[in-house]
Amino acid sequence: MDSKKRKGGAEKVRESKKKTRKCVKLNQHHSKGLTSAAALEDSRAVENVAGAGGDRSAVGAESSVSEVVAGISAARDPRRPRTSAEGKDTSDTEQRVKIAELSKSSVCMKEPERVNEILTSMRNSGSSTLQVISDFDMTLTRFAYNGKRCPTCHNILENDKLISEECQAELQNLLDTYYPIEIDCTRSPEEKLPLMVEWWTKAHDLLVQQKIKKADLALVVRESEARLRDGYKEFFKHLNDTCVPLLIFSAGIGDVLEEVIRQADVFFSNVKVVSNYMDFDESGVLRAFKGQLIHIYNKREGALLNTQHFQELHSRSNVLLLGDSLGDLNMSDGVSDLQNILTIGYLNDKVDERRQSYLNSYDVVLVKDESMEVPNAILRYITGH
Ligand SMILES: Nc1ccn([C@@H]2O[C@H](COP(=O)(O)O)[C@@H](O)[C@H]2O)c(=O)n1
Repeated sequence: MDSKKRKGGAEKVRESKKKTRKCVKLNQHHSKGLTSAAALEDSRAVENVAGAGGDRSAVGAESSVSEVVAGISAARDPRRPRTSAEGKDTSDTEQRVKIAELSKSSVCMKEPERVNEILTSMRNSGSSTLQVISDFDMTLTRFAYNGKRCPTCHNILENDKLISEECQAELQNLLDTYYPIEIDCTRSPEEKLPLMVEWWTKAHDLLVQQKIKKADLALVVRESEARLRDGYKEFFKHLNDTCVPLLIFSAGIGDVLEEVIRQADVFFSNVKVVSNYMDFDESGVLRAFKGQLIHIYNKREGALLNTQHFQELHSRSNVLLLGDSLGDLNMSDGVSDLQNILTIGYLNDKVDERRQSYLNSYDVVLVKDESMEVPNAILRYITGH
């Protein structure tokens, strides 16, 4: 590394420390003793929720299916405390929320009044009480570009030449078998859960057999067709500038995910990732996956295991949640002292069949919308910037 690059790195570290100090100061100003930004920076050495070297058995497989399903339905339960604005008869809840982007044709809301109330309450509380929790694949990344499907974290590896042709065919076969099940709204979560565990487990076993090298990941991501949604820069930058923590909770592959956001220059110190991380041997060759498997139907268990993160953010009782599957609604299950939650769901595929269940589950549904325009507008509104 030349001296110019070293200087750049040191400058970056200084800037990041300055930023952390600013966030800590801001947070202390707004709330008692909160140092979430610093805590986040410390916890940046990411691993999945169960930690390195833990049991690889699936969380969902260990919990009863009914617990998982209870989790999913709890997220949809109208009695769940979702807004502190409820029950207040103040005129501020009657204010009209002026967010032009909510009139886009891709936006659907079952209860716009309720969205209005939640947004007003979250704005009144200010950005120091906000945290954002987001899924990654097909939520922060695009579902399609120029009519072609974009890859998930898994697909980025699966498509690449570092996997043998035979293995690629097997992985494709798994995708063709299990993806239709993932998005099939005629099947219950109970029915789908063991099949999802089967998919992830088989795919990870195949990837491990391929002796993937850690050193190859950066190039694989660079050469891939992975694409963050339009407006992603504003999204990440805005959260960083306003010191709002972002938890990316993904059933994808953490090492690949991190590389995607690092190469996009948005892996700021306010970002924490919980995902499936690869375990490399001393020569940098993939030998296993770390910790407990995260798949789309055990995010509740993952969230509940992640209590330390949520405790550090205990004064951030307002949550903006972004997802693309109903299981993503459980990502906030470990949040302590939840006051308000606004959920935004990207409905990318099988739109007609799934529209109603998404409307029943998410506050704001974005139908075939490849951009971050709406979340960005909502963030600007809540943070007042
Ligand atoms: N072998 C696999 C397994 C899963 N997927 C997709 O990954 C997505 C999970 O990631 P999130 O960031 O959305 O939690 C999920 O939607 C699966 O379709 C895959 O492509 N290959």
